Amino acid sequence: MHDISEYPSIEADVIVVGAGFAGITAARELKLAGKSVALLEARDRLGGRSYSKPIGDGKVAELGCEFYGQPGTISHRAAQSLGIETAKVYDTGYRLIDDDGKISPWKGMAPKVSAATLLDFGQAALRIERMRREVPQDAPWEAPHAKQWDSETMWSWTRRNVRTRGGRNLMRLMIEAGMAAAPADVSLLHVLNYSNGTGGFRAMTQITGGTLENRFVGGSQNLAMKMAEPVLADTYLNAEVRTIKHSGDRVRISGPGFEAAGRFVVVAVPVPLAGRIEYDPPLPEHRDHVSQRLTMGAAIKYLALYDEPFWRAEGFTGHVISHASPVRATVDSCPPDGTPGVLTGFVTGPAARQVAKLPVGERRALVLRELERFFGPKAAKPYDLLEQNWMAEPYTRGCYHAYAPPGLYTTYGTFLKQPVGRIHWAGAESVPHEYGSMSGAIYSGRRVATEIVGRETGEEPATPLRPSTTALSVEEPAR
Ligand SMILES: Cc1cc2nc3c(=O)[nH]c(=O)nc-3n(C[C@H](O)[C@H](O)[C@H](O)COP(=O)(O)OP(=O)(O)OC[C@H]3O[C@@H](n4cnc5c(N)ncnc54)[C@H](O)[C@@H]3O)c2cc1C
Repeated sequence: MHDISEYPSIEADVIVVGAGFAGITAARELKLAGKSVALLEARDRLGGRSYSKPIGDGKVAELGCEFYGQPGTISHRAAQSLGIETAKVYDTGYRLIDDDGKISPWKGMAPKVSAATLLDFGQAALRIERMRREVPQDAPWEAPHAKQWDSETMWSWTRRNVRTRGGRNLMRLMIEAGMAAAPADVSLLHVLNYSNGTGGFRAMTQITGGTLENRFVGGSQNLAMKMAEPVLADTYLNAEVRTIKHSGDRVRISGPGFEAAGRFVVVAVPVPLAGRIEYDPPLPEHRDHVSQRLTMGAAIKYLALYDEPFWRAEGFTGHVISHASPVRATVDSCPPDGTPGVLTGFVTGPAARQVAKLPVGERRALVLRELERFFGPKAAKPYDLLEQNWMAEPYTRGCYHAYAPPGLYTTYGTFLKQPVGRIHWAGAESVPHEYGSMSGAIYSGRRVATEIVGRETGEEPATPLRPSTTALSVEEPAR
């Protein structure tokens, strides 16, 4: 890896902007396909939204992405092919639900809420499961009822289809904790498509059988770093791209103190940030509107570190869900050997926007008060409390991913990935497939490499490069 300050002028077949999972995969696949690449990263580290912090003894705590659901998902297969071990998230004992301040333990499939709430929510969740099955993952805008479902928000649908206050609260919680967005902001079609990528609507916030079931030993950033090994010599850090000139058969990219030129550029940054780069000539209006309308979610991730996971000894999984607390969910994020105790707290959606306005001391005190309310006095005294506010990160500006408001998918969906001249788009937000996840980002990197190789050879293959052309075993996902 190089610091861009020592390389004012770079030349390569393909310039890749952004070294998260998408950019790393694109650069790696292109290089393995025989292209010269330059991977330009604004930060002084690789991984983007995967960010693991050392906590001693070779262990890490995850400040960014952390979990994958079922074995066989794209990120899991990538890890397997690189020899990275995985571990189950601790899920033994009682979970907790905080219902308007009343904290109740629960086990099994259904949280402890009133029978009326459970029935109401259960019926609505079932309808969503049925609807999502009609949504094709690679082209949600082609669903039979796409226009109808993209014409309203998740909240307007909820108000019509969920009658009890408790049921509506659970629906709100699903979107706020699962997608870091307010249900009133998100298109129903987007929720259906997103839940296809997570293996189901209810899976969005579940550990066993859900998206929170597994983790990568050593952290997700380690996976990104290992994936980047073939392109480390082609990687430039502290390289914030500000302008992209694209005309004829060349692209010229520049940022503070450097220029890079090539035949193609891959923009692999979150879509709203891609819209802040200056393009010459300007992007067509449809592409510009995609970046104007996709909005980053809101989340602050807290990691409370304790000598031991005391909640386990007391019979709790460490998993809490709450529609009322600013801490919408907690999960046991201890390293595989169980020490130190690490409790992750997610402050998400509208709550994150409010909490972010508080001075840092007040934010921390608030989170500790909530952890104490869930788990008792021991929870109020971690030996460290790490905070990662992704909204404040200039090269991310929110998380977990960007969400689509009503109308975006059916008006502009196809433009999420459609190249503009020699500019190709990658990133977790550029694919509806496993949208917004590590897997989606990796998938997009492979897709974009295939596009470019196809253009160079005169073929335009419809499917990503076969795994046999690469060292990274990531097969095309099932449709
Ligand atoms: C708190 C949190 C929890 C999450 N949990 C999960 C999870 O459990 N499971 C899961 O699958 N996903 C999760 N996600 C989502 C997942 O992290 C992302 O979908 C995925 O990592 C995105 O990869 P990417 O390469 O598309 O984008 P990014 O990781 O955002 O990479 C983009 C890169 O571009 C760089 N960049 C930005 N602007 C410029 C510029 N102008 N010039 C040069 N470089 C630039 C950035 O620094 C960054 O490195 C989570 C995300 C967060 C933040």
